[in-house]
Amino acid sequence: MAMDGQALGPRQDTSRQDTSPQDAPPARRRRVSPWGILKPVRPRIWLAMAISAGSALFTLAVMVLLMAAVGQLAAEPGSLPWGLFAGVVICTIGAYVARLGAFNQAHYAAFRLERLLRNGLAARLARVPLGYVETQGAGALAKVIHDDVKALHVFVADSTPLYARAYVTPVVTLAVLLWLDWRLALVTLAVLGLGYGILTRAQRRRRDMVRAYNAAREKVSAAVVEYVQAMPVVRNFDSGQQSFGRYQAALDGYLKVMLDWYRAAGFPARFSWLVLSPMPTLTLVLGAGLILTAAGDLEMSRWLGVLLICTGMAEAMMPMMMLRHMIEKVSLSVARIEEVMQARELERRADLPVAAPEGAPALSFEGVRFAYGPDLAPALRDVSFAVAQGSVTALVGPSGAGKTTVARLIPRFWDVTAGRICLDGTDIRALAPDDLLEKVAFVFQESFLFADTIAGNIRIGRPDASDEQVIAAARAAQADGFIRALPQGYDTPVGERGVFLSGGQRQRIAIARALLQDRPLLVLDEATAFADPENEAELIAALSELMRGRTVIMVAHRLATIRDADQILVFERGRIAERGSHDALLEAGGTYARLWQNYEKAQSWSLGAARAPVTAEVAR
Ligand SMILES: Nc1ncnc2c1ncn2[C@@H]1O[C@H](COP(=O)(O)OP(=O)(O)OP(=O)(O)O)[C@@H](O)[C@H]1O
Repeated sequence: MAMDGQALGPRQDTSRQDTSPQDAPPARRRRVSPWGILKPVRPRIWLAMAISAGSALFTLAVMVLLMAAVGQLAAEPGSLPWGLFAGVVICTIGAYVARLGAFNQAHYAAFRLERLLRNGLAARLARVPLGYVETQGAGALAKVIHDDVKALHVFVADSTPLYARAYVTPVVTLAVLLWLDWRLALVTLAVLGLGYGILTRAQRRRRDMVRAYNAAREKVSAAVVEYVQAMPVVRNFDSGQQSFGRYQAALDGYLKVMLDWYRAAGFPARFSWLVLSPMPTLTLVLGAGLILTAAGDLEMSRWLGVLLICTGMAEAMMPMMMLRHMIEKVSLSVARIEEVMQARELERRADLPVAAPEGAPALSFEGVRFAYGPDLAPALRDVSFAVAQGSVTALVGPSGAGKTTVARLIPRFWDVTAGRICLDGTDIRALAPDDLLEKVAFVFQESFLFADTIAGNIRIGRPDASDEQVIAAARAAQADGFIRALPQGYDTPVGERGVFLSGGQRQRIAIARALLQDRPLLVLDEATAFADPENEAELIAALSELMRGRTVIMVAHRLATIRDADQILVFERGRIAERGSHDALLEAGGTYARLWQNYEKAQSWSLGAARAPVTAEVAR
């Protein structure tokens, strides 16, 4: 994971809040009503709804005016009802314009909401502990910012005008029907009731089904992503068998959920659609109207009026069903967005003293214990050490011993479970996050470069740096040579995440960036891990330049890079097993001496030397 101090973002309010790595995603997301999150754009949504309701009223008015016009024509065939016709035209235009207006307002609200949410999420991510971002995964967070916000956009833009129509149309239609003829209104209502009853029955297990459907769909997405992302590994190692098997199993699960759903709800749902379609209502109203007109109990024009609008109620049910489905869908997105919005921010602990004792070490770990989760074994236990100003401390030890954890606790990826970490004698939790980052520069295994120019990427460390300062930093980082050889020199774009540069080159840009930041404490975590042999010497020279005069904590696998460290801390299973200088530790003949021997052996390996025993082994 690559990091820059700036990514932690703006200054915080000061109030006590611990950060802990237990902010993992909940196993099952609660369903959240989307209305709360729409608050900032609610007035516009109300407006869109009101205009949409107006459009529904205009549409009904058209029907009523038509009915009146036909009635007048039947009563006085010689005179055309121009006024009513004009009313029909005006109301038709009104309905159209209102519909367009509602659509526009809903879209304005949707765009505004999208921007607000994306900004809000980005700002929140800039303030949460980096460990939260790491736990959630960059992909999942990007999906929230992109897909879930988009889902809300679609909901606001398309559904909110529908809402008004879905409620206003049936109520007003029923009122008009009752006014026209209560008996035919009851016939219409009976058909509607029947259709609704069947539909409700069909949707009885809907909630469980939707849940199963969403879970199955998420499994398929995860399997697809794994299958595609792991393609190089898949091709090399399992010719697709295992990962394709997982993908296939996810697809089978999805198919089963769909078939179960279809079997359980398919027929009643289709039958209810049939009942709610215009034909049954029209047939019954036609029949009943015929009987009533024949008995001289119903005016022709009223009958016509009922025929014109009776299907409107059933039609209005359709958007309601659609809306229910949309709300269910969008509520999952809202839950995910709210989860990120409510992620705890990295805060300053106001209850801890800021006053530093005289002569305190540059950095100290005091009885630090840390676990990644309440149920997980501690990754660090009782770790205490002090780092003097201007000295170099190296962290070594077997894989999983806790070295990276130590490096990441310093910028507060997580907060300690017990004990404390101090910078110049002050608990790091007492410092404002920005002040903490002012003091520490980090160079991690792989450095993140933005899709900017090389100069832009170096300047991220200090935006006001002059061109001369940028060049001086690049020169010290042994990067000036390769940068000048690029077609546009310092103005060369580095591509998305710096893809146009090699790992070692990216790392030297990151070192130039850290040089420009000029912070007193430097944390290096496997900073040479991705250097190719050609780059390694230059990278080490760049690091030496960066380390000059600074207090350094470095995690290193290549023991040669730490030989001259003032202090070497050897970690084993989360504890410091040994400490001392290179020579003293070698003499002690413990873990470090063993690691060093292994390291030297590894250095003297060559493929030629290795091939003989391997071949012999295989031949046996
Ligand atoms: N994000 C995490 N969530 C849960 N456990 C973790 C996490 N990161 C590390 N661990 C665990 O914490 C322990 C210490 O890991 P750490 O990465 O600090 O070791 P390390 O000495 O740096 O190893 P390596 O040399 O392989 O990088 C390990 O047991 C590891 O499995």
